[in-house]
Amino acid sequence: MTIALASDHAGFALKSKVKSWLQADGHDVLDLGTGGTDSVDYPDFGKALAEAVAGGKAERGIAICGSGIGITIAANRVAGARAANCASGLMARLARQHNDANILGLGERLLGEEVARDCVNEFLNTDFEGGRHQRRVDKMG
Ligand SMILES: O=C(CO)[C@H](O)[C@H](O)[C@H](O)COP(=O)(O)O
Repeated sequence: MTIALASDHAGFALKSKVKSWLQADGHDVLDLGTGGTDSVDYPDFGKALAEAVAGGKAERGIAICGSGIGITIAANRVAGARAANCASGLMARLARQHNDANILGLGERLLGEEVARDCVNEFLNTDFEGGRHQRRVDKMG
């Protein structure tokens, strides 16, 4: 699977870890930055990530900032993006099963590495259930 990654400075360290996990699992990674810990603005990176996913350059995206909140809000301003900020593997599983989330939001300053890894695994390995959930997702455009 091709997976796009983006973060601001507060998510850079976790983005680097996520990148290595994905590559070790055989995924293709499209890293949209940021490239270090110099201060940048999360809306720029959330928008770029969401445009890559909505535009078909990547099948899924993972967006990381300090809390996961700002970059997820920014991603959701792009048509076709369904970004879910998750703080547990169960949240990430439900975001796929019920919401067909195509972008996972993570907060580096709030999550331990094991929880982040669990979120990534559930996000990538859980299918959308469709059915009644498809009707609801369709209503979001
Ligand atoms: O979601 C966020 C803000 O809504 C993120 O946590 C940002 O990474 C955070 O605001 C960055 O804060 P900083 O003090 O500029 O490092």
